[in-house]
Amino acid sequence: MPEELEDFSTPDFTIYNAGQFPCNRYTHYMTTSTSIDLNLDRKEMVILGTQYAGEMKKGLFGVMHYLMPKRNILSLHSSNNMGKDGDVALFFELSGTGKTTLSTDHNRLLIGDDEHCWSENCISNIEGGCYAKCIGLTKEKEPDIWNAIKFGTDKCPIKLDMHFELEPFIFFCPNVCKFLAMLENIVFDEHTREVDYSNNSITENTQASYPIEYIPNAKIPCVGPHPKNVILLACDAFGVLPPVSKLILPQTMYHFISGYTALVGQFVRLEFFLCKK
Ligand SMILES: Nc1ncnc2c1ncn2[C@@H]1O[C@H](COP(=O)(O)OP(=O)(O)O)[C@@H](O)[C@H]1O
Ligand SMILES: C=C(OP(=O)(O)O)C(=O)O
Repeated sequence: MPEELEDFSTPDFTIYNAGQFPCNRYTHYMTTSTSIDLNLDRKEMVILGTQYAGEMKKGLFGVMHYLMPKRNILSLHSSNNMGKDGDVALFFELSGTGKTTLSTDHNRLLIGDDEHCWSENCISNIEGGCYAKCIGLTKEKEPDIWNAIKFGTDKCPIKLDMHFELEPFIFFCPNVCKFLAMLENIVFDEHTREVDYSNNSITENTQASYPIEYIPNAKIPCVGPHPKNVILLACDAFGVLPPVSKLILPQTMYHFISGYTALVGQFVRLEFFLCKK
């Protein structure tokens, strides 16, 4: 946002995202037209041949997996929320297992939905926003996520003066320069701009991004004490694990490595594979 840029001195890291513009397949070792290149010395990342917004956040998460262990900090693909008594619950596992959905709980404070650092002192969120899967999203089932996807709200005084200069699916109001929310791969009515969250004709992996402050009970700043409960979200699509189990450490490690998990990740990998073919 422009007002944030005013005090923005040297960036810690710079991402050059060229969207659809492909990488050069004739480059040595390049096997596809998509590449994510990282230079840790120059602190730069170059994204070519993909419009998936997740590349930026996951790219920087990869950087954190390199930097944080050097400082004795664990970077974890996890969500975290906190109860009224300060008890933190950490949910971890692969994509589509419910980290965002289950941590966004009206009765608990949201610390973050996807990427955290766990240090000797605390849990802290790496990001400033959330990234929710929105296939089948309804107001009844997931009201906080639904309400966080804003399309001109009372925070934005010029409801009727929306422009869609970037992409039709970026809900951005240039008059107030307020980032509202961004939807990827969703199907919507071009006239009413009403989104059909049940439509998976583009992909099962539809996503919504929104600032964490749009969740009413977000914990700002996004930090908390050591987790009291650690929950492995198997989301086992193979029907091997019971719905809820209390595991001791070796069992947790065994089931984590066994990888009975959600199908969404498999869809993502399959689509990726088919696109490349
Ligand atoms: N019981 C459940 N718990 C969590 N998510 C569920 C459940 N049933 C269906 N879902 C759906 O699974 C998806 C989980 O996505 P999300 O929470 O964004 O996962 P992650 O953050 O781990 O990638 C959402 O579309 C959610 O609506
Ligand atoms: C961003 C993704 O998943 P998650 O929400 O688990 O990070 C993804 O599937 O690309």
